[in-house]
Amino acid sequence: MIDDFDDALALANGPGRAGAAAEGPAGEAAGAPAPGPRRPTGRAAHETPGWEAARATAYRAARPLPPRRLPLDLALGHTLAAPLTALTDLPAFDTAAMDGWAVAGPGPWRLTGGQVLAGGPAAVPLTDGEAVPIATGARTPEGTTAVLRSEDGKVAEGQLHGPGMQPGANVRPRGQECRTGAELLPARTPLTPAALGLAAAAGYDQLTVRPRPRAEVLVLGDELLFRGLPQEGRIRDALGPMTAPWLAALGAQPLVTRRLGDDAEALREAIATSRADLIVTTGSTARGPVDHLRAILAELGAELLIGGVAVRPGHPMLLAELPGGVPLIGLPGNPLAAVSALLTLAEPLLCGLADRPAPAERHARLTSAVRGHPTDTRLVPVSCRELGEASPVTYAGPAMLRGIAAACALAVIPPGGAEAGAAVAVLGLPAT
Ligand SMILES: Nc1nc2c(c(=O)[nH]1)N[C@H]1C(S)=C(S)[C@@H](COP(=O)(O)OP(=O)(O)OC[C@H]3O[C@@H](n4cnc5c(N)ncnc54)[C@H](O)[C@@H]3O)O[C@H]1N2
Ligand code: MOO
Repeated sequence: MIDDFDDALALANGPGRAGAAAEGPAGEAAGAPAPGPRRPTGRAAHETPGWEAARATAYRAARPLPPRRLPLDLALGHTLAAPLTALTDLPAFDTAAMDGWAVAGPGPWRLTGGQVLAGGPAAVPLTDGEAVPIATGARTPEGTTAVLRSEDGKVAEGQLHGPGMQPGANVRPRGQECRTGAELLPARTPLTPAALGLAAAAGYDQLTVRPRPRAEVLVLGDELLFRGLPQEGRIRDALGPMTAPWLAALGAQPLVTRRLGDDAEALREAIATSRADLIVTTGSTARGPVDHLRAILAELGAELLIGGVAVRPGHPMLLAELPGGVPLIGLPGNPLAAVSALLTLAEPLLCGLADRPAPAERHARLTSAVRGHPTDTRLVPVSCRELGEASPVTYAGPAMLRGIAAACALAVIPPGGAEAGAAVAVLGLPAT
């Protein structure tokens, strides 16, 4: 069942082995000539899209979810459906940028008495030669020419002394950041904490957003245990705990993770009755005796948009559209293959559903050569000890998570491989 080529390569690339891949992999695969022909997949080669084409198809396949209004405190992680335009000038009034004194004209200045506080009532106007204590953020009184910082001034006998200042020093003029109606963020921007703060500052109580796509995860496989140690041929479910958080990091709102075993009827029912915007299954993508997924999708009238991708690991991954238009992504059961499918299909699809731009490409330089698959793209877990550098990690076989759990990215290795020093695309992994 296991792909010998992927497993051999996974053990060949690792720290301290710079150049080894160029010389040929160690151990079992050492000296192996170029790997043999691809394992038959039951479909003609031209039906399996390349990695980039699959990502583009997944992005295009998504129909953006309808916009809705949300209060600001519920809008985190959703996507702006319309440009964020300022509802006010910012600052909305001339403001002291420092604690000190608002002064009018050149010094020394006569203190008028009282003080001006942020949020307080409008202060009495100043005339030349006058000053009043002022707090950062307070409206400057009419006639103010500058604000003298508290550490730069001295008061003696009711007079304030300090250095000469440029007009406008330490004053934030009204509209410095924006005028009413200015576009602060374009539509399709993800609502980060900073974006929410900006929206509040600019006067918003609600925002029109494309909602985070709601995702349901269906974990398949009778061999899975959900607690304790592997035993009697059964293993722990590694994909249940990983998939929903990963989808969340990619912009989804996970609804539920359901464990369905290899029960075909339960799978059919779960898919047919799901209320999610995206269904993600784990396992059952291949053609094993209890791999029911493809047959059930066909029975339900789903359109298979991607039946497999020329990528290692993860080539049996799939993308289908259910009759109601809801997409379903099938992650292969081998755990690193599932990660490959999350980044190959789920990332662009989620961008499409939220109407975000397609994921931006980042690049890094390989610290060592990486062998390629003859015809398929490889996704290789890499650590990033230096900014912009990518070093393949060990324990990166399709069934392993040890390498990816210590990695910072997946490097995209084109068919045929990449030399040490080559710039390759990298896909970031969630930090938490
Ligand atoms: N004749 C062929 N056999 C296989 C091929 C192939 O092309 N021809 N492809 C192999 C590749 S590559 C992969 S990847 C797997 C994909 O298998 P499935 O998606 O059908 O998944 P399963 O058969 O259910 O499981 C495969 C493997 O993964 C383990 N697994 C499954 N779910 C989990 C989980 N939640 N947590 C941890 N591990 C899981 C499962 O026990 C198997 O070891 O097919 C190959 N076979
Ligand atoms: O090797 Mo499979 O490619 O684990 O998806």
